[in-house]
Amino acid sequence: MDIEQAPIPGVLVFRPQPHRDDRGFFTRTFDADIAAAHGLDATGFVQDSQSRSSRGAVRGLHGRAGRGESKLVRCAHGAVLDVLVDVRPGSETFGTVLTVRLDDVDFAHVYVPAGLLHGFQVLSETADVCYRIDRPHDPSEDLGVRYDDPELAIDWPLPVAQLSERDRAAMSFADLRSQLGV
Ligand SMILES: Cc1cn([C@H]2C[C@H](O)[C@@H](COP(=O)(O)OP(=O)(O)O[C@H]3O[C@@H](C)C(=O)[C@@H](O)[C@H]3O)O2)c(=O)[nH]c1=O
Repeated sequence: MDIEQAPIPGVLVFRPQPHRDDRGFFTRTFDADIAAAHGLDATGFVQDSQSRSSRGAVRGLHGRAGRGESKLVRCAHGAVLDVLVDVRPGSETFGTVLTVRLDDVDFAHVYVPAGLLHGFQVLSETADVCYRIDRPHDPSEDLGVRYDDPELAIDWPLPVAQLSERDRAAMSFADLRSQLGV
């Protein structure tokens, strides 16, 4: 498994080597020793979740108030453009947007440290996105920023087909910045 440090400090991209044969493939989706070698505490992940969405759907941009949460994200079926935004006050890359393609061919997965916004758009007919988080979900700590915020200007590759009520009602990046005092 190759590991890349992404341009946002703390973000890691894991690139496994899937084994393919006549039956299909085998790929490792997590390795505690490799995670530990890169400073990640594998025992810290307490919930595994999976969502399915259709082509063009956007989920995000989601963050978490309080201590935040870190997550390990992968696309088990289909393909998505995964999007991260650094909103850690004081970070040298504050406001930086990072995109990573996650799909069921290369099986790259991305470690998203606490303090970032996360979202994705589905590029295939449907896509299953799986993620592990290091704190139990608590909806009272949900926070969201509009996927089409003009300041972030994220270049979503497809017309946005579906959006949850929560995501439609999300705040602007300017509002988040003023909440953070940045
Ligand atoms: C995220 C989550 C949702 N839910 C419930 C709440 C709601 O009824 C339903 C759907 O929730 P949402 O609309 O918030 O789901 P979704 O838009 O898929 O939210 C996810 O988006 C991606 C981008 C992330 O980064 C995740 O951390 C998470 O925020 O599932 C849980 O029970 N546990 C969870 O961990």
